[in-house]
Amino acid sequence: GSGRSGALSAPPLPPASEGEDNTVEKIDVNPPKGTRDFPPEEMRLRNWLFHNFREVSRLYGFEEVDFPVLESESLFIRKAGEEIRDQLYCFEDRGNRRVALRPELTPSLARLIIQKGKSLSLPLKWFAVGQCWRYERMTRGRRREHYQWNMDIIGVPQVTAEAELISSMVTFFKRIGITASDVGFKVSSRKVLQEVLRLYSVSKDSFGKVCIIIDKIEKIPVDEVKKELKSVGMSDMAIEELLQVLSVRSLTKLEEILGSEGEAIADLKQLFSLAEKFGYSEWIQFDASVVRGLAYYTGIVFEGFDREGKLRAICGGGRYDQLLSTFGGDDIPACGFGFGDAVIVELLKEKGLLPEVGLEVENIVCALDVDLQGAAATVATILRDKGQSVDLVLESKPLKWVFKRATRINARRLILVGNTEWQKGMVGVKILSSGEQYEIKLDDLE
Ligand SMILES: OCc1cccc(Br)n1
Repeated sequence: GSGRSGALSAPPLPPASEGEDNTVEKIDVNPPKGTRDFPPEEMRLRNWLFHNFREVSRLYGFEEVDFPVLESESLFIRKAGEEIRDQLYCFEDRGNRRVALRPELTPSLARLIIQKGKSLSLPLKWFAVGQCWRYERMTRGRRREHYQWNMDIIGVPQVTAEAELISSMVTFFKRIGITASDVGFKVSSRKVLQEVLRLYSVSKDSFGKVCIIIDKIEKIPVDEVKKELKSVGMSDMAIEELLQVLSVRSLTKLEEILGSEGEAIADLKQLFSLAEKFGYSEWIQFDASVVRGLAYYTGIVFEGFDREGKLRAICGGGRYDQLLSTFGGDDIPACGFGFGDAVIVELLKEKGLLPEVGLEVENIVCALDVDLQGAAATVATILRDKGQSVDLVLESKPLKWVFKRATRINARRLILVGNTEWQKGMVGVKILSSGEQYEIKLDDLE
């Protein structure tokens, strides 16, 4: 090897103090940097969130799909200067293949559609909830993984598809108690940019790069943005005009600048009219500065934001009509969005809308002495076969312990299996909320 081994290829350090029998005084019990465990309480909140993602997808007639979290690195290699590319969680596997943990789901969706080819009847309405990764130098201490809900409509060129997708996100927000005064959607179209850049004969292949630079407009100083725009070949005049157009917040104003003939205006007018019909006009606003940070968008783009301006974008997406053809597939129109699991939880905390998702068990079943453990198992099975949840006490424990556990697991009732009752084919029942107590024949237990 070459002298000093680089940090990435250094052999793993042996555990702290390895005993003869491979024991260590204690492993590092934390999950890898930037990743999370989901112990029961956190998992209940995650399941509640994903259940709402899935319910909305069902309401809109979408079918669930998924893909490997590991993909060929080449699926995500785009040369537009995207952050998602700079932070790709990529490596060489043991077969010397360049692979990556997916940073987003859309390229995998495109890959699967091309793979399925003619066997798919369009339009497709597919959704996925998947873990996505990035490798960020921990200098910023941010997360390296999150879960994203994606909804995509494939094969519909009309703006009705984008209108449907925004409607689904509005439905999601309403389901969890978020209103139009909490959250809005900034909506624009990259065709606005296209029409401006064409005026200044900026080449098509720098279009993606220009979008990525503009997406940083609120994150880096405007002089830095101008410098980067210059470096992709834009003239000072073009840059000034572009920044001017990006500050437009009304469609009427935009029409004055671009004229009424372009596709951008037509698409946006149709979208705002459809929003009226869907009943979510109060949720959306035109904002020419929205471009989103992914290079492949080609038309309408949108992002959900918190009106207090405290948080990062909640969700976002748009039309990507060229993605499939850039992967060698047919020229199939597509649009979709991504909705992460992090910002939405921060928003719910801000709004005091986090749900109280406690553990709910119907029954706790306990044998009153050790030779009735089998009888208790029989009772548990009878209840479970009736679809009732049972926490079966698996060791002989004092009643005090059983009551404590019953309270912790929020059991509705305690089923006691005792000798005298069991001889009569009966069990004791205690309703824990009221304290009501009675005996009942096993057959009558429901
Ligand atoms: O939003 C960009 C992104 C991609 C992958 C993982 C995480 Br955390 N964040």
